[in-house]
Amino acid sequence: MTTLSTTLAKRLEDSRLFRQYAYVNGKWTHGEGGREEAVYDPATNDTIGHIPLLEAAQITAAVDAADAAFVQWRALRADERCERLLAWYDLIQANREDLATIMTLEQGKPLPDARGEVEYGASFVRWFAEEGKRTYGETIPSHIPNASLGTIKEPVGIVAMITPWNFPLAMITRKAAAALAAGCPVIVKPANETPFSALALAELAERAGIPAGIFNVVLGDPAEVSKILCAESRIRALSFTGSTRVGRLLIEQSAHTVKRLSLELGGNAPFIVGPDMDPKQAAYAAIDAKFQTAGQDCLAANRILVHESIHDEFVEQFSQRMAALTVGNGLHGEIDLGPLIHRQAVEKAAAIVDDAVSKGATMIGGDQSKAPGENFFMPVLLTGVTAKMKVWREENFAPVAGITAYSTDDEVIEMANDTEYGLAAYVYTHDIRRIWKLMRALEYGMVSVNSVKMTGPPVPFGGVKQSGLGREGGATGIDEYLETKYYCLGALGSASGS
Ligand SMILES: NC(=O)c1ccc[n+]([C@@H]2O[C@H](COP(=O)([O-])OP(=O)(O)OC[C@H]3O[C@@H](n4cnc5c(N)ncnc54)[C@H](O)[C@@H]3O)[C@@H](O)[C@H]2O)c1
Ligand SMILES: N[C@@H](CC=O)C(=O)O
Repeated sequence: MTTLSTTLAKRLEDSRLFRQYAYVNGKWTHGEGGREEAVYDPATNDTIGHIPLLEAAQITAAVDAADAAFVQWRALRADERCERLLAWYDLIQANREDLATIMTLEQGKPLPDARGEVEYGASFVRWFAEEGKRTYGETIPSHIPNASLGTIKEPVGIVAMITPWNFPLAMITRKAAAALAAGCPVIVKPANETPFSALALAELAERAGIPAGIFNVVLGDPAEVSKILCAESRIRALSFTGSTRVGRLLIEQSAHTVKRLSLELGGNAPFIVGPDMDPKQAAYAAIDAKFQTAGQDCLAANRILVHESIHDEFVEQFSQRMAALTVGNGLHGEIDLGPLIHRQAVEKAAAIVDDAVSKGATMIGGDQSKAPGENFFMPVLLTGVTAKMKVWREENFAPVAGITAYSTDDEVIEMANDTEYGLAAYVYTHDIRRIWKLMRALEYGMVSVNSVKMTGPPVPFGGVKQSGLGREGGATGIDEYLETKYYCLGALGSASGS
């Protein structure tokens, strides 16, 4: 294995965006115990660089720094915080190309998708910079004589953020921009697979004038760091994006300090196609909804449920289109699918396909002898999937799509809801009665009708059931980081009481 650090730094217009340290209290920090971990390019398995694994005392030092910095950050006027966030937004946009290169190298997604994620991530910073100016309280008609009642919104306090590797930049900004705008300091623990995007964001936050101690990036053994963050009573809120398995652990670990929790967890999206749809149009949409980020997307359309009258034609169109997808290194040329994050993800995908085939599914595509490297997985369509198969029950997080036919709306609603997850569902039909019926009956936090794209800063993103708690983005996304303080101003003499 070769070390790419020097090559990567040379590839960037601004090599200072590539940092191999943690960022605590405005300083680039080594691990005091000398422990470190390599970070790999999933397309080649080359080492991109190394990160320090911080010791427990260093994590606590990050909390001390955030605690000290909180006083001044919360005291700024909202428009002053807005100015800094807009400066951060401008810097992210100005450095889009470098940020995308770093992301493709550590995550593997095709460069155009990485550029798209940088824009997407930046859009949350601009949105929340403005929303911070609108954290209104309310006036309450008083039931107490001579009193005035109302509420004000205050920052919740220090927020810990634990984020995944599939969207290494946007999953940070969607949380951090909201918390910063609300007046909270943040401590981010990114996934160890993709730390460099987070560290580049820290460099840009510093340049934007976000003070020391307000935006920290800690690195370490994930279980070790998370335990410390959860046990710390000065950390008042924990915002996590990742698997339902780890989300459950964090709920347990945060119980002792009774933290405010925002959890964006796994998904297992159904993609429902009505009998009135053009099979080709619907199949192409399903391809987009399934294979972005090589299927490693919480919104990936895993279970495609097609009306029996158009099922065969849909499968034909889907298969042809899938066969034309290009798989390769995201840095090179026009690529549709990059690698999976590591070898274990490839093994998990293969096991899910084997399980389905052994239980009667038919496999289309998926000739793994054509995979351009050991972390790549050629896309697979499984037809005739049933609820007994892993491809139905588990979030596969790979380019593996399962299809089955249904005959009635009631049947497809039952199929779609037959999962512990409830993040997003897609519905393709032009029949307004069917749209309404499905939209109301689907047990999902988000339902997208005739559109693959559903996310962005103005919308409340989040799931029901075991897909999570709370919403990110939108007008309510900032509430995750605000407390409502009720006040009663009594004995006001002549106050009317109303
Ligand atoms: N709902 C959403 O908005 C959304 C968005 C992106 C990803 N996701 C979900 O994220 C998952 C994929 O990401 P992932 O593999 O990085 O998830 P993951 O749960 O394995 O890891 C997420 C984060 O938790 C940390 N972590 C891992 N093990 C831990 C432990 N034992 N204790 C504490 N922290 C630990 C990781 O280092 C990482 O920072 C999928 O389930 C996907 O659906 C959800
Ligand atoms: N695609 C999602 C991230 C899920 O993995 C988003 O847009 O937020």
